[in-house]
Amino acid sequence: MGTAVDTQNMENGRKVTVIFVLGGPGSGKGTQCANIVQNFGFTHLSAGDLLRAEIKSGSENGTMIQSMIKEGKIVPSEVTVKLLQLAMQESGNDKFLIDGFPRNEENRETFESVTGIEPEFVLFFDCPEEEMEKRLLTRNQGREDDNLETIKKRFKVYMESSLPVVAYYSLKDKVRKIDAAKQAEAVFEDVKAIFNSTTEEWEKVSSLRVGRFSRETTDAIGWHGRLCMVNVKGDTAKQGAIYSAEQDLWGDMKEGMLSGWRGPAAAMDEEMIYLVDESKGVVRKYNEETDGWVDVVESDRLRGAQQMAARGGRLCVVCKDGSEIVVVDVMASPPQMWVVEPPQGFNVAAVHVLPRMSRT
Ligand SMILES: Nc1ncnc2c1ncn2[C@@H]1O[C@H](COP(=O)(O)OP(=O)(O)OP(=O)(O)O)[C@@H](O)[C@H]1O
Ligand SMILES: Nc1ccn([C@H]2C[C@H](O)[C@@H](COP(=O)(O)O)O2)c(=O)n1
Repeated sequence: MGTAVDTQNMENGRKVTVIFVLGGPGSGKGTQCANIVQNFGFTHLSAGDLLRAEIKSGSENGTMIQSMIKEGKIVPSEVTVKLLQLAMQESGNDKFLIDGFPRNEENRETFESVTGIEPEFVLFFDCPEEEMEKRLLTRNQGREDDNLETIKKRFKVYMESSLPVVAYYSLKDKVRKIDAAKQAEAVFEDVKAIFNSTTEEWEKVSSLRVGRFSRETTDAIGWHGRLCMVNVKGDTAKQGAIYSAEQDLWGDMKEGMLSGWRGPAAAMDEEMIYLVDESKGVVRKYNEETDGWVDVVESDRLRGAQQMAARGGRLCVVCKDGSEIVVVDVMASPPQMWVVEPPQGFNVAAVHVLPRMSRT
């Protein structure tokens, strides 16, 4: 049997992240891309800059590109896509901001079919035309297309051809819209919020010492900013370790906590660990001061408990091979218990309690 390989978003054997940056001419795409590069390590590829460089290089397409830009028209997609692809290959980076592209549906389809790359999201700078016009007329970078006649044509092409691309990605829930009429610094604050929330990555923490665990982990529970892990539940000898997120350090689990860990466990709001002693059917809670487990309630129904979740003062315990969930209200005095059965013909595979589960 072959191994499945994810070939999507691969460029030259590398997995790449692409963000399209769209918005009207003068909406501030280039200005904000420079900020993103500084702060988030992306490589900025401006389709317009690549086309202008192609004109300067004296390539055979140069004259055609120049006259199209002067007319505010969109250069044929295969030319632009080839330039973008080359720039990505030459870059050592794997994260790209592609600015001013795709400008129309043909750009989008050609890029997708040639590269096989889907954007992570589309950063869309929304700005009124009068503001964009004012900015372009005062840009002063000697661009041939920054004159009123060409600007009007570029606006028309933007409305007719580029906005449908934004609509396409909007349907795929990929558009992150920015109010680009604000001051550049305020716009970047909004841009940062988007990048901070969407580019979070898994970070490697210090590794569990080799040999600390001889068997697979069976429970891992978040408790007071720590992660408590054990590898066997019942009465057999087991191993336990505690990871402190603050110190990025692993330590041994206290003797009492480990020896009493005799069944599925869960932490209530990360504050209090409860477990069910699966052989006796007893719910217990952990007392850190005495390093011991305190009985809460006992029931035959809880014997053989397999897994549990805790929230809102209640424990949901999967029992009888998944054919019932025993709910224990540990805040009630004395604790209350009732059974929830899955629909006929179904068994419980996993249990989670949603935040909306309230006590009222
Ligand atoms: N938020 C802003 N407020 C005022 N001026 C801005 C703002 N952002 C950028 N500018 C200025 O507006 C002009 C156009 O900005 P920029 O070149 O970044 O736009 P663009 O969207 O990349 O344009 P184009 O698509 O034509 O390349 C520049 O002179 C820039 O300094
Ligand atoms: N995908 C693209 C991007 C740009 N062009 C041409 C036509 C634009 O008016 C011009 C300037 O682009 P900008 O620097 O404003 O992004 O470049 C194109 O044909 N296709």
